[in-house]
Amino acid sequence: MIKTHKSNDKMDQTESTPPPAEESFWGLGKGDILLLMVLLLIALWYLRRRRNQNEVQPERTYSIQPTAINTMQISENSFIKKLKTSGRSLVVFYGSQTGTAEEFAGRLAKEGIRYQLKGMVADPEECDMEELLQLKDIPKSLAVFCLATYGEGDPTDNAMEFWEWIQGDLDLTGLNYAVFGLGNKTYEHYNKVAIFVDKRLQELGATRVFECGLGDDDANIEDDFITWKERFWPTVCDHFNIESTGEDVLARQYKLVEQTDVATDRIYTGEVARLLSLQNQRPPYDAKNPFLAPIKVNKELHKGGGRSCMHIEFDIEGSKMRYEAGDHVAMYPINDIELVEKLGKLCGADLDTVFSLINTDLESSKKHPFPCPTTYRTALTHYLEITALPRTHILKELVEYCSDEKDKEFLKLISSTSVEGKAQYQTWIQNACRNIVHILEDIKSCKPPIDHICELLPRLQPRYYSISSSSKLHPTTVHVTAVLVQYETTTGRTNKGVATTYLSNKHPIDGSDLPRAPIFIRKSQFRLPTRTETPVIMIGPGTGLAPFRGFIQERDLSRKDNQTVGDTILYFGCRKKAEDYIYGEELENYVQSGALNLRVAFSRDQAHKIYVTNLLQDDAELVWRIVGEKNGHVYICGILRNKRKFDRR
Ligand SMILES: Cc1cc2nc3c(=O)[nH]c(=O)nc-3n(C[C@H](O)[C@H](O)[C@H](O)COP(=O)(O)O)c2cc1C
Repeated sequence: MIKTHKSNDKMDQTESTPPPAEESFWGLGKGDILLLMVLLLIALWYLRRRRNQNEVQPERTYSIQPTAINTMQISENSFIKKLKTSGRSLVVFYGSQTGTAEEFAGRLAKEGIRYQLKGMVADPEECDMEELLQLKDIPKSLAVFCLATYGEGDPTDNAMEFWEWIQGDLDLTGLNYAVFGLGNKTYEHYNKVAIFVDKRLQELGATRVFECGLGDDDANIEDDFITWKERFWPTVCDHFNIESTGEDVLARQYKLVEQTDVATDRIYTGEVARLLSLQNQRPPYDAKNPFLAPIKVNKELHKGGGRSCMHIEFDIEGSKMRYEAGDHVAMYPINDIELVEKLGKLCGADLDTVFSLINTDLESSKKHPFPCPTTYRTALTHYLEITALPRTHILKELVEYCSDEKDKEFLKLISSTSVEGKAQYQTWIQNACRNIVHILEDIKSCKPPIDHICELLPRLQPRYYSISSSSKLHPTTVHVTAVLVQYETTTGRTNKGVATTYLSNKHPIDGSDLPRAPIFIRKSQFRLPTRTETPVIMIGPGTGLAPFRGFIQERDLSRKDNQTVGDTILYFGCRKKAEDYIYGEELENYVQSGALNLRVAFSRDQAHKIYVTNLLQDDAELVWRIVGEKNGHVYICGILRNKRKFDRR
């Protein structure tokens, strides 16, 4: 910003050198003055027009509710003020990257009312967290933190500042708090953020009202959460000497407004945030403003075996997006059109109706669950996870839409925290992989209105892929290697992965415009050693090879550039050489040129199955030499035993 400002200053000085003001004014003829006045009027008209244009950006959607709008447009980061003005005492902060912690926070805040603790959800990034020091001034106040852990035990982006702040020397005496962590046991730093925050808040003098809950996304995080919640509320009641009203909280969070008079160019058609951002593309590109990248290549890598693995090349020329080997590319997919149509039918909806869902909580910073106004078709296609397995709170909300008592009872059971209910949820939803469409197909008397479904379903998240190219070799393209996700469920249905199905339908066709997909780059910590001499061992079975393809390309370039490059060893595994040996030729060329030491296990090409882990055992001496003696780096990416995912060094 400073740079731009400076260059403008410079331009002003060099390009206009007017004579002293008085002289120039009195030296003008009438014609000149007239011309100046016309120019002035044009400038005023232009400025006014620009101001009006700015005003009709997304906020225009609020014009349906003028009184509410004025309050909502005030940008407030004082959560204390919001709590006080709305008579609330419970604030639930979330640290979330892909929405689960945010969803859990929303559920807790909503349930508070049942215990006479009116709650609100807050994003720590949008709040002045220093105000936590003042929370104790509100009677019976409680701060709950739902925090996910990422990477090497790091907080999410939106919790980073809060994370740094609580490391400082603070006095939080009088603050009542509880923490629920979201993590995954297959990671080394399981739930590190929640565990640390819980401990640190206590060290700073705050009062822990209830023990820290830990959710494991590798098992059943919904179960962990509801089990924790079940004990959390009674303890909170004891602590504050309050009682539960005993009723379930099923109040709607959003008000439906169907709109017939919205100009077409004011209706969101899949933009992530800014209206028309996909038509009028403007860098910088990021999660809120993805780049609509042309797909130059989409080719099949498997030669047989019935599965499909795609090699995709996104063209990023002119986007100003940069990446390094090891980074991720995120893509916003759209849902299967057929599934959208089915859901519309099951809810008896006209999918082309234009509508807005408007938050009834005027203090909330989230005005709509997704960009509004839009059509139900767009919402179900672009904005909502219709293939996710619904959590228990959604099932609970469906009860009231069943006309058959048996269906009501069944939904009540599987959304309950009873042992039988949890077991049924596990079998009927999780093991059978039933999404909202399957549930409505199988519980025939359940006919929820489409707008309530739109309120309940989580927001469709971008899908992340390891970039499988090096920007040094391919500066204007980003490569992705993705296996098409498709499987049969126990109910005989075929479930399809949202993003890979979307990509599988995007093939460049000669003579036509290239297909496009909205993408952005996410930086990662998965990096080659800074010194090329350092040897590396990469373990990447299947598509776990993806980031290593970029690494190998990069080290090969360094070699060609006459730099000293340490051993580059790849352990790769797949089923059969003739079927799913992805990038086989490429890898063997690197071996030929001396750039790569390739160790490959074709598990099904012989009677005894062989995996990369067997190769590693056989190579124990080599591995020790690289790691123990040469201080080499070991990288693992992909799925090893027990479907456990590793993506870290
Ligand atoms: C790339 C990635 C890295 C992760 N790193 C960790 C980790 O270090 N420790 C951990 O306990 N969980 C880790 N997780 C699991 C997430 O914390 C967990 O899935 C959580 O439910 C996500 O919450 P969110 O949807 O609110 O972002 C990781 C997940 C991903 C996708």
